[in-house]
Amino acid sequence: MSATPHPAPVPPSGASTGSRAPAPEPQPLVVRTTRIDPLPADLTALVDLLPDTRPLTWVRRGDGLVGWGEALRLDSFGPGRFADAEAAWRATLDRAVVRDEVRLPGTGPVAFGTFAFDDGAGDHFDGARPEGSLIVPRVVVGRRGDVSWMTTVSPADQLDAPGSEALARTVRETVTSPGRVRFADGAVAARDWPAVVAEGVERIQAGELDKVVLAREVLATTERPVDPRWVLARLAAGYASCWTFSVAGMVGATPELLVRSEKGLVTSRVLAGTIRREPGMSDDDALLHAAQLARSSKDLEEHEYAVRSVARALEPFCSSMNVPDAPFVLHLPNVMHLASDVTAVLDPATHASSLTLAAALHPSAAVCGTPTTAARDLIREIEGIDRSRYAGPVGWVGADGDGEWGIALRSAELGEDPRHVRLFAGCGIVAASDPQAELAESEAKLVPMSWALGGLS
Ligand SMILES: C=C(O[C@@H]1C=C(C(=O)O)C=C[C@H]1O)C(=O)O
Repeated sequence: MSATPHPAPVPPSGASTGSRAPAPEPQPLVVRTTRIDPLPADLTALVDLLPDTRPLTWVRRGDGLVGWGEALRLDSFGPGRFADAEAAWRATLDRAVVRDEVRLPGTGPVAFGTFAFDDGAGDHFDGARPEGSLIVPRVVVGRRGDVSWMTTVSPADQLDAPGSEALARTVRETVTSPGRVRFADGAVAARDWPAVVAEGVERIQAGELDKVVLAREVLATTERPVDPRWVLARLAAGYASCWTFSVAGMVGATPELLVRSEKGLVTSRVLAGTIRREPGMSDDDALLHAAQLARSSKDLEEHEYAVRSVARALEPFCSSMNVPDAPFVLHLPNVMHLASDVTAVLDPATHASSLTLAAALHPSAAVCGTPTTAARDLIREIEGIDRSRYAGPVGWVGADGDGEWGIALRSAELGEDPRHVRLFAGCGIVAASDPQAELAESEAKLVPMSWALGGLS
């Protein structure tokens, strides 16, 4: 399955970055943001606005951003994918003409982005598929509490001025359900996956590394083409405390925030250590399970590696940092996680954007392992699937560099054939991991996406 870019509708909009294709000079973008009538405090109010089947989305608890159309797309390749994307974004902004009447995070020029897990140096690199994409939509609608806004972007200001009337005039294609869904094994069958995990455990016990995160894929085939808006509405309503995202065919609802950078304050929500939540489990039982998770030395060890990797990566960019002494338990409908919110003050002298921070943080021990290089090598050697953009950064960046980047977990990649979807789930493996228990954990992590497709009731 590939992440082939869709052609942008307005020339010359398809700028490519990276060494293999020098970026053509982009046309100046004309960007206007205006307040609109407040959107209702409804979990799906934003995603319900999306007019077509190529939605851009970053939504949590009814707040966030949705976008459509493609004013500009910046694809990047290989190990330089973050730096090249950032340089192209800055060059675009240098030439942009901006009128922002709202001035909140997410107003003015915004690019949605999705980046591959691997830097392309391994065997999976196919040389054609971009490992990074930043997309500047033609229209963005945002909501932050009582304030809602609309931004229009055009190389030549051919669009209507933004505003509630312009939004009301947007023609929306009907959202259709994917119909019946069939699930099948991916490159590694479910019954063979415990052996992969067992190999990981063995290598850890042999002292090669401390932790590795191993993932598997499941292939879904649907009766009708998947309309990502169908999936997004279900995820936004069913997993309200997660960040529901959609960028260039990568969709999901992640509970893990790689980094938010807003007005000098940096936040990262680190997750590692998981326990399944059985369907129908009572609140009392859930609390018992939570207490068990909070005491599990295996999960605490896994968590500690992840928190340390985040703190270490943020340190060079921050003047102060708060790392909680102990994690809290994050309750989700399908699983509970050990979670830590790391907060820090950005050192202004570094001029680091949210994308720079995401690049520095990726891959954290929560999705790769410890030490990073040994874990990444082992993933390449034994995992047997192409992660593509699963477990990579997904989110948005604004004109001042502030933005939010999640880790693309509880996610799926929509195929070029819109009836084919790849679902992903992975588990942190340490010396004490039990392969069959990890298989059950991976099944629980697949629930949000299979449910959103309609494959589970
Ligand atoms: C790798 C995934 O999740 C990660 C692994 C976790 C774990 O092993 O406990 C928990 C949260 C995430 O950091 C995934 O959902 O695919």
